[in-house]
Amino acid sequence: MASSSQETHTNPQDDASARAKASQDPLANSPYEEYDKNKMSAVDRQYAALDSNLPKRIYVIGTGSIGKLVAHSLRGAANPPPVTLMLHRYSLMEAWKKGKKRITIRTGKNDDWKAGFQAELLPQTRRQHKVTLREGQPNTWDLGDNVRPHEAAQILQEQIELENEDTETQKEVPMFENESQEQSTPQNEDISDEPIYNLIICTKAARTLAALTAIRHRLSSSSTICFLQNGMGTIDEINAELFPDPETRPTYIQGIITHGVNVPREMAERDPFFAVHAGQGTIALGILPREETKPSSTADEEASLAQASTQLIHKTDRWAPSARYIIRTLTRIPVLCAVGFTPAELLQHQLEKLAINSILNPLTALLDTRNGGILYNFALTRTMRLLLAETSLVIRSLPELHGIPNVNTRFSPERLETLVVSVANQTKENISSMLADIRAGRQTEIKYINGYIVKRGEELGVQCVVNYAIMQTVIGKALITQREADDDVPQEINYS
Ligand SMILES: CC(C)(CO)[C@@H](O)C(=O)[O-]
Repeated sequence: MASSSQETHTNPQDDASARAKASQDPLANSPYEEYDKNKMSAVDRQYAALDSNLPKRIYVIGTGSIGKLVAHSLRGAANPPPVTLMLHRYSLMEAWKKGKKRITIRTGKNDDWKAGFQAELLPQTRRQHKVTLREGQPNTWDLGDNVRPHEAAQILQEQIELENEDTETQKEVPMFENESQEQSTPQNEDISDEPIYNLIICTKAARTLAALTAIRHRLSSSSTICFLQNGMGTIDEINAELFPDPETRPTYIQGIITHGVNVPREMAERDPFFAVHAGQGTIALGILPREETKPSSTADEEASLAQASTQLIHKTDRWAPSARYIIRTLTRIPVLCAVGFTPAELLQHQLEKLAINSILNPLTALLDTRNGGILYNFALTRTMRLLLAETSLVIRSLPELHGIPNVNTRFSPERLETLVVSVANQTKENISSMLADIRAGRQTEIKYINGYIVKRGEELGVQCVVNYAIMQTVIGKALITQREADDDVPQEINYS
């Protein structure tokens, strides 16, 4: 169980507590710095022994199908690492506590359960007009009718900053006169404030910023976040909102997962910690290089440029120990079939997956059909080709792919179409993740799929009107489903 903490009022945007924690950072004197001093090569560093003081606990956010498979696999490894599940809802925490505290994965006819997890509740935060509000804090509507929401958000932000300046008094001074001073909820004992070094994120792209905002104060430059999710653009968003300083942000690992995992509807209600591993896939992993240090525009610019380029060479092959630990742990678990790639190769895999998802996901979601439903239908092939013409042009124009051989052929519209058709064929019986989201009334990942293509197109002067139109239609469809669900009349009423 998570350690009890009364310090849940810390502003997630505030680096102070992270800095304080960093001073007790177990990695501060790690051999990592020694490797640098000894000028070890990238390959030597990659295979060097890991520091035995390295914190081993791996936190997993997201207990959807992929999160369950990954957490279960981690505990199934030989000499398994300690694993903490970070649950995003009280009801899930309740279900965990009342249940057997284990994750079950069905493969074929075999049900295999793993136990030994810790569970924590993610602090419940919500963002309004870029201000992060914790559970119990008033929101922008509580300030009354005469204050416009963005002004209310500004007032709340100032109040939060004032409160954080004096953490001693923050528990005694209520923000509003009529507000209860008791901010804690019965579940506070489930929330921890321990630093997090190894984090795997398996939530939907659209939920990632909110989830990380809630634990921002527990992450530092010694942490590694491994993203296992569809879509692109989440990391840019997180950097802009949570880690604007490249020097102090965590290391990122990007993963592309092709395992087929689902949760049958009847089981979802009976056991939220059950999933079916229906299709054996792989995980492609790559550590994102840390950003270049900008030379200061002071006196000796040439010297600082030379220094910056040495730092860059040094940094791009410099892996945080926690990143090496996560990669090593995931790649030693046979069932996950995880493999490490160079950043350039991983980026190309990501873009291929993005192109496939940009067709299969919106079309299946809008037409309410299984993946195979879009095949052998020339009207849909025409739509697919219009979308792929834009997507191919955007990808082939991306500056980050410049100089990489074969990009024009690899991302030609014809090759992308072949990829889409072959994945639709291989997964013809599957319900795409976007269709599942729409049917369940959940937010979709469309902004991180077709929306990412539109955004990168805008930067490059390529207008992606077809991708834009399809994105807006999916957003509209999600709204219709959500409204229908809100109006829904319950069919079964239990009067007992
Ligand atoms: C490839 C894909 C569309 C197959 O269902 C999958 O990535 C999904 O469902 O998002």
